[in-house]
Amino acid sequence: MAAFAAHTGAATSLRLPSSTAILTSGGGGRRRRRWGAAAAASRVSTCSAAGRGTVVIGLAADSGCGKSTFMRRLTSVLGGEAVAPRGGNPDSNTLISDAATVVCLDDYHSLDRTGRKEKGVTALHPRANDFDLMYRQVKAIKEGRAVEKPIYNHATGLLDRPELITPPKILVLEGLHPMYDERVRGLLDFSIYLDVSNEVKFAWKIQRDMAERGHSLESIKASIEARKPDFDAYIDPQKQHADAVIEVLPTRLIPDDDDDDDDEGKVQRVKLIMKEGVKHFAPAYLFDEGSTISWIPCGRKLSCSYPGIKFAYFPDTYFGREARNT
Ligand SMILES: Nc1ncnc2c1ncn2[C@@H]1O[C@H](COP(=O)(O)OP(=O)(O)O)[C@@H](O)[C@H]1O
Ligand SMILES: O=C(COP(=O)(O)O)[C@H](O)[C@H](O)COP(=O)(O)O
Repeated sequence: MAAFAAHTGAATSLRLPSSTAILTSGGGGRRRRRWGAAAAASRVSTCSAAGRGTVVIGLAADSGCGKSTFMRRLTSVLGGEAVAPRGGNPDSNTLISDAATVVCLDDYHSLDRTGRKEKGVTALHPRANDFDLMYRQVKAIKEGRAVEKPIYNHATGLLDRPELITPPKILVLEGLHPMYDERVRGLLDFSIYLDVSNEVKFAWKIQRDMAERGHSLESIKASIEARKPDFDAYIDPQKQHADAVIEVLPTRLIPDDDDDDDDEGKVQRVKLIMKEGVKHFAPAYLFDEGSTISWIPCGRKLSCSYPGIKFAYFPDTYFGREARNT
């Protein structure tokens, strides 16, 4: 899993204009499909599906946190360009590469946009999602059987005709709830949670939803507010189940009372937290496995009064389990 550390830059604090790439260098819409695969491929250390059936990876996060962007990068690292199913629905959310198929769990919405509006529930609420079907289909794929998976069309807000998904070497489930349902969670071989600060995720979501999904600024802001309670209740708690968590949260290096420089509000703490003892996935480390390492550059070389960047790697606990922080 060294690939994950490489993509986060392993920095624990960095200046972050809202448009800056942080988790991967390939921000962009669901349909952008070219990334620096060659550079990243050499960093992959583990993840072989050979002869083992389908390996299932779950990636959970709120809308706008960069799930699809991150997963597109990951599939290119795993090998081959990721493309939409050939000859299929142009609004399909699925991406297929040589080794992996990425399924977007929005396809398991049981209520379309109008249905959610009528029932007064958000897409984050379990009532708006069909976990029985999700479980049955992921299980079938793991057992080597193809499935007819529904498609949630983000352009129209409707549920389109299903598409065929055949068992790949690696199945990636990216979405709001890969770890919510205990049965689906039990099918995951590895799980990742993207824990991104409100400031960053809302900036990313607003520009994406206006440019690609045709939503107005007002409707996005209203939806962000409406979703907050369901995010706290159903999405955020999934991080306790994740094998790896990538945090992009406000820095702790700058005192709360300092607001002289607007820019400093954009300094973020980027952490890769990996649980110990996960089968087949060895945690990444900085320089020297097991050692606690930190590095702060010389103050005279910095243009502000705070550490411009601080790197650290140390053992820690996360929701009561041993973990390593980078
Ligand atoms: N690592 C990143 N760096 C810069 N921008 C990003 C990054 N990840 C995502 N974005 C921006 O955020 C938007 C939403 O990302 P996306 O991957 O579609 O999120 P999600 O799938 O979680 O809803 C993208 O359109 C892109 O503009
Ligand atoms: O929360 C999400 C997840 O999508 P993503 O994580 O890709 O943003 C979307 O709001 C719903 O799927 C509804 O979609 P829409 O709002 O387009 O009807």
